[in-house]
Amino acid sequence: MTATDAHIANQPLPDPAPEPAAAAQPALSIDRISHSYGQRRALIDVNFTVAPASFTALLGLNGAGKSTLFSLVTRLFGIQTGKISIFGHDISRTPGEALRLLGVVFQPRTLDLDLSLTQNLLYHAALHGISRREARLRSAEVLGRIGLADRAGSKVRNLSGGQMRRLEIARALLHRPRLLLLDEATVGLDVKARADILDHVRQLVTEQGIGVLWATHLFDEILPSDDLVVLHQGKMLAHGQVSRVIAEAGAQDVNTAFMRLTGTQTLTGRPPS
Ligand SMILES: Nc1ncnc2c1ncn2[C@@H]1O[C@H](COP(=O)(O)OP(=O)(O)OP(=O)(O)O)[C@@H](O)[C@H]1O
Repeated sequence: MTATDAHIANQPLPDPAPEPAAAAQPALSIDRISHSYGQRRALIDVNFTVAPASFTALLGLNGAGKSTLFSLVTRLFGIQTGKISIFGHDISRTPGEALRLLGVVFQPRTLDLDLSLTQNLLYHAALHGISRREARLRSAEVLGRIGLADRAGSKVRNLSGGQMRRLEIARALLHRPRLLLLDEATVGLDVKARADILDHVRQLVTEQGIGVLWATHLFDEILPSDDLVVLHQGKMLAHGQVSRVIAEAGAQDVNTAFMRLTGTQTLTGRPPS
């Protein structure tokens, strides 16, 4: 555990308790979703859930359909076929209630580099209708939690890649969502920063009960106890606890299971065992 992680772990928890009815629902329900760009089918009958307080890895190579799925959950694209719910709230019928419970970290950086850390957070808080006073309190709190309190007034441009990602995650949590989507959140980071970000997100699951959907193409980011969705060419090929998916594929590790399920070479280029 790094000093920053210890700092994070020692912070008081926020107040993210969902309504009782919502607590019994899956954090995210993807119900028979299909999506096409013209003739190109990007998602074909995809069906899975993410439980509250769970870490679900969405594993797929480039073009698998991960970003398309995220664009549907965040309502960037309209749903063509199927239904998506967040804690039981249908995102098409009751988008306000659904999106209130959702935080998102997109693959491209979306921070304003020339604003300070606090300014970036206050801007996001204003978009969510959080009062200025409350936003200042929450910004100070989250900056403390990610170990960047002393950088509050610095320009974001001066942060490292890993620090920027931590800030983006903190920003995504500012309105206290119960479900967090992260799209290839560790791309471009060094090994240490990648591990720190993963540790941080896993702590959000275990300590705050947040449901996480973590899109990745990196096998080494996945633990046997995680839930796993394998997406390939728009189709969901497996869903379940990683250890079960591995066993059902008759494999010894995620890498080999993925290769057997998809019939592809893995990104590592290692031959099948
Ligand atoms: N705006 C678009 N117009 C046409 N086709 C698209 C569009 N966006 C994605 N696609 C296609 O849809 C399929 C799924 O793409 P998507 O970006 O969702 O996959 P991905 O798993 O996120 O891949 P990556 O990791 O490379 O972003 C691909 O065949 C892609 O070429």
